[in-house]
Amino acid sequence: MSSENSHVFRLPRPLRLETGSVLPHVEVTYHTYGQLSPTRDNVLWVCHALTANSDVLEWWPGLVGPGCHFDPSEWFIVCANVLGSCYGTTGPLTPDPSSGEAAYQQFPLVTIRDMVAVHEALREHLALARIHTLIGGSLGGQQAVEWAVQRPAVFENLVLLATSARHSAWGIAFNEAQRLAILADPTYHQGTPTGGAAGLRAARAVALLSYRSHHAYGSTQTDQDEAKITDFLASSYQRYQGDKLVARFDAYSYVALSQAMDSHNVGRGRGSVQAALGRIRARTLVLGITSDVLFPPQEQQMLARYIKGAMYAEMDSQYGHDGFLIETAQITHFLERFYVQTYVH
Ligand SMILES: CC(=O)SCCNC(=O)CCNC(=O)[C@H](O)C(C)(C)COP(=O)(O)OP(=O)(O)OC[C@H]1O[C@@H](n2cnc3c(N)ncnc32)[C@H](O)[C@@H]1OP(=O)(O)O
Ligand SMILES: N[C@@H](CCO)C(=O)O
Repeated sequence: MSSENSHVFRLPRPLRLETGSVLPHVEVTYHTYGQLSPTRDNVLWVCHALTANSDVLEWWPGLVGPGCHFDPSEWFIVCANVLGSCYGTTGPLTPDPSSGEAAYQQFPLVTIRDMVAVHEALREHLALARIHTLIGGSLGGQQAVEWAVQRPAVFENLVLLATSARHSAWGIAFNEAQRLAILADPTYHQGTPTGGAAGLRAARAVALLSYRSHHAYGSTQTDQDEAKITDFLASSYQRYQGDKLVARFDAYSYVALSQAMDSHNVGRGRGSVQAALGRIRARTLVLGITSDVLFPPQEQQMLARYIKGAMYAEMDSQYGHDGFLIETAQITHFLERFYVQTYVH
């Protein structure tokens, strides 16, 4: 992560979570890029997905950065690491200032609404009365849609990619399978910084099945040597992806964030999903991905149906769900169409 654009914000008061539990001290690590215009109307707020961080120039190249659609020479870009994660914002591995101990598996249940409460505190701290564009994919889209429901007057434009109004039974089942892998690792229960690493490795391998597609595996991981009866490319790919995540993430944050994802339901306490989405006032672009089996196009179409005046488009991709991180040329194309429709007509 680049430290040059990195900042830390301490919430001025304890954070009461949706469950009623209280986190007495919350710190948020966030990145900003570019300058706020004199009229303060050039703010892009990015909500990141499951294992990303606040350095959006690092993980969304091609969309955010010099020469990209969201160029810091034009936009004031904000991205905050989410509550429960392990990239500088308070999470399961953060030592409690009074005891010096981390909570590990005892970290309280955090919901998408709690993540949004932290974003909202940061927005107030930065005195950003209006956000020009709020964008997020996957877990990031869940935060974005929840925030747009909560604060309709704040957001001028909303861009949702490969996400949902309520986490699906299928998505929860995938997450539960991953948590079972982590909980089956005895080291997870010991509560150490590297606890649950073997479980996390298996969990990432399971998750990859929902992030890619049959076609993507077929085109990149099919062995050419037809005599092979073991040691397949697809197997080593799964192991490699597990190792890669273990090198940069921890099992406790992974469990916390996957539980937050499961909690996502904009309709909770608001009558219905439809009624909640009906509150959104932002001009909205919803982008689905043809091969996304985790957040399939039907879920994107449902968002667009119930958000007033929303534009819907589908990206043709072989990358599956992770296409929202990879298909930046298509995202740029649809963003250009969206902004032209929004501001010219
Ligand atoms: C730019 C960054 O990576 S920021 C890091 C922080 N990550 C995030 O913020 C989360 C968002 N990012 C992601 O989820 C991912 O980075 C994605 C979806 C954008 C791209 O995923 P990737 O793993 O890079 O792509 P892909 O699935 O094609 O796998 C390629 C990797 O697998 C390796 N690989 C491919 N086939 C095999 C195989 N059969 N056996 C072993 N390794 C293999 C490649 O060598 C490559 O390794 P590398 O990542 O060390 O270069
Ligand atoms: N590949 C994404 C998760 C899919 O939303 C990540 O690791 O953050």
